[in-house]
Amino acid sequence: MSEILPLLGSGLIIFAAFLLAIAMTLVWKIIGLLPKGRLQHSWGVLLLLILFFVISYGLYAKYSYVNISGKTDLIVPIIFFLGAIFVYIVCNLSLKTTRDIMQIYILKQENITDPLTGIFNRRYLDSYLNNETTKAQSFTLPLSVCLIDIDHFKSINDNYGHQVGDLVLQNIAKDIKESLRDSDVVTRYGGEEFVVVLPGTQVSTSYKLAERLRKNIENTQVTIPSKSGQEALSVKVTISIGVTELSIECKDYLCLIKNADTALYRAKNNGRNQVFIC
Ligand SMILES: Nc1nc2c(ncn2[C@@H]2O[C@H](COP(=O)(O)OP(=O)(O)OP(=O)(O)O)[C@@H](O)[C@H]2O)c(=O)[nH]1
Repeated sequence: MSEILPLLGSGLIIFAAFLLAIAMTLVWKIIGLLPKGRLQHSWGVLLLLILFFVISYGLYAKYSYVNISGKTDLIVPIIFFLGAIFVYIVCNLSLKTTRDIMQIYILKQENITDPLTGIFNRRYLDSYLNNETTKAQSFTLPLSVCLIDIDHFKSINDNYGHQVGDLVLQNIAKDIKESLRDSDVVTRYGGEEFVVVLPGTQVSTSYKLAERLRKNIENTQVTIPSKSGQEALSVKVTISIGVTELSIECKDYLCLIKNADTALYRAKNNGRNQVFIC
């Protein structure tokens, strides 16, 4: 019996170290699932701590072997073993929870993203603009909105096909996004229309931004990559923009969109490739 006890004690600790090593692989998977940032670093610290325990368990198993002579000497190895089981269970549950949360996050993102352009969709715009109008009114902050429409988009589809039309939409969405601040929100309103929400921005500033964007688009051609044997295609595109802002007369989402639409209608009626304010 006295010969088995040291074996049993060391065996328990080695098995516990093995469980901790498995827990480390689970933590590694969690780190891989998480977005870059503080949370990922915190799990990295935990990973190092578990590594420290694995090494300590190994050393303890080696040096305690000769010191286990009675049953009571097994208490510490048993505690080490239960500790490792606890760490393993917590890491396993954390991995499952992280997977579930990431799945929900992906579904939520899909729900508010336009699949063609990768920018926010109308569903997101509805709730975002509602919240922003309430916030702007509570704190008496300016808020403006730009409604952007690609000119004669139907003829692009008709002349080059829908696939080229789709590529033009993707390029324009990218150009709009890149020309604005991170705090401005770009959404696809529908078809070839985009809505940009500019929190904390007066209509005069938004007009200048819209004018700069219009000129950029006017001066750059959308290049459609060549198919085998064909030349790359360059498509010239212009946009019309209606700009409006929150005011005492216009204090909600519906009114902002209505006014932006009126301004856009005037820009279209006036010959397109223009920015109008309403
Ligand atoms: N390729 C492509 N076309 C789309 C998409 N959504 C809407 N369209 C097309 O966009 C076109 C919009 O045409 P119109 O509303 O007549 O507007 P327009 O030709 O741009 O004319 P103006 O706005 O008056 O300058 C239609 O031909 C739609 O089929 C899309 O996701 N992909």
